[in-house]
Amino acid sequence: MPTLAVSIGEPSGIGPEVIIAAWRMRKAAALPAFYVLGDAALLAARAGRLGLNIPIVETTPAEAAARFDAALPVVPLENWLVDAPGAPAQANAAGVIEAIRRGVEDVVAGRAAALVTCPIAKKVLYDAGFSFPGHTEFLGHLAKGHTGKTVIPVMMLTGPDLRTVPVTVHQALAEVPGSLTREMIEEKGRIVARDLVERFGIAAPRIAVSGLNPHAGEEGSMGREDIEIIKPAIETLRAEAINAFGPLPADTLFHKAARSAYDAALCMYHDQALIPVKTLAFDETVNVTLGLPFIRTSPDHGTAFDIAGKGVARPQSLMEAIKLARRLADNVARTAS
Ligand SMILES: NC(=O)C1=CN([C@@H]2O[C@H](COP(=O)(O)OP(=O)(O)OC[C@H]3O[C@@H](n4cnc5c(N)ncnc54)[C@H](O)[C@@H]3O)[C@@H](O)[C@H]2O)C=CC1
Ligand SMILES: NCC(=O)COP(=O)(O)O
Repeated sequence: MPTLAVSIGEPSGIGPEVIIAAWRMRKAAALPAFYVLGDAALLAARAGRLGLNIPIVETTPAEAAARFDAALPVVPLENWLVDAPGAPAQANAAGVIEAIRRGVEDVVAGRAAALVTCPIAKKVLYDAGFSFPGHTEFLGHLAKGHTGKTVIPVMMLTGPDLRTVPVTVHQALAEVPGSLTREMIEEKGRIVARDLVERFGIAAPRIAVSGLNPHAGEEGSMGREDIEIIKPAIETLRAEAINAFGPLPADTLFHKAARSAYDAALCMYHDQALIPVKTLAFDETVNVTLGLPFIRTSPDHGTAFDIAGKGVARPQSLMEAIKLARRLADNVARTAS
C-alpha cells in the first residue's frame, strides 16, 4: 500500500515545524508513514532553529515508508526553498506550488495513497501570479487535467463533533448573496451526501442546510435567498433521496443538541461554516476536500506567521489530517477491492 504525501506549504509559516513535530511524535501517536514534498535543507534549518537535530533523509515515494521509522523522509522538489520564518518570500512560490502539483501527480500515479497539504499563504501566491483562490480550487483544476473530467471540489471541515461545508468559499462577503445559486447548493449537497457514504462510511447521511439571513430570512422579511434559492435546492436534493433539511437559522444550528441531528451542515459562506468548527476544536479539526478523484486533507489552521520559528505551533491538526487521510484512503481501497 503506498504511503502518504505531505506538501510542505508556505515555508515561512509553521508548516515545516508542525511536520517536524508530527514526525517526532510518530510512535506515541501511531502516525501512519508519510513523506514530505519539500526541501531537506529547509527542514534541517528549521529543526536547527528549534534546537532539534533530527535525521532527515532524501528518498523516493516508493522507499519512504521503509525510511520513516528512522528518519523524516523528504522527496526533494526541483525548486529551492528559503527558510525565513515569519517573512514570506515570493521566491518560494514556485516551490510551494510545485509541492502541491507533485503531490497530485504522485496520488494520481498511485505512488502515494493520499495527499496532505500544509497551509499556504494565499496572498503571497496571488502576488506571484497564482490564479486559484486556494488549494481546493487548484486541486480541482489539477484533477481535471489528469482525468479530463469536470471536478467540483468541495471543502469540508471535519472535527470530533461537527462537520461543516461552505457552499461559497473564498470570496468577499459582499459578493455572497449575488453568487449563491440553487445549482451550487444542489451540486455540493450531492457530493457531500455521496462522499459521506463512500469515504466516511456513513450509510444514510443527514445534511442540515443553513439559511443565509438571520432567522433563515424570517419568512422573507429579512432577505429572500432562503425562500427563493436555498429551499428549492433542498427540495431537489430530497427528491433525489438525499436527506437534506432546512433552511435552518445558522445561529442555532451548532449547539450541542442541534449537532446531534445531522452528519454535516451545509453552510452558505466561509465564516458561517468555519467559525463553529474551529471554535469547538481548533486543534482536532481537519480540512478535507470532497469531490476529488483522490483523497486530500489538511490541517484547519493557516500559516501562523506570528509564531513561525518559535517552536510553539501545535501539530495536532496536522496529525489528525495525516490519520484521516490514511483512514479515508484505506476505506476507498477496501470498497474498491
Ligand atoms: N489550508 C490552507 O492553506 C490555509 C491557509 N490559510 C492562510 O494562512 C494565512 C494566515 O491565516 P490566519 O487567518 O491568520 O489563520 P492562522 O490559522 O494562520 O492563525 C490564526 C491564529 O491561530 C494561531 N495558530 C494557528 N495555527 C496554530 C497552531 N498549529 N498552533 C498554535 N497556534 C496556531 C496563530 O498563531 C494565529 O494567532 C492566510 O494567508 C490564509 O490564507 C488559512 C487557513 C488554511
Ligand atoms: N479557510 C480555509 C482555507 O483557507 C483552506 O483553503 P484551501 O487552501 O484548503 O482551499
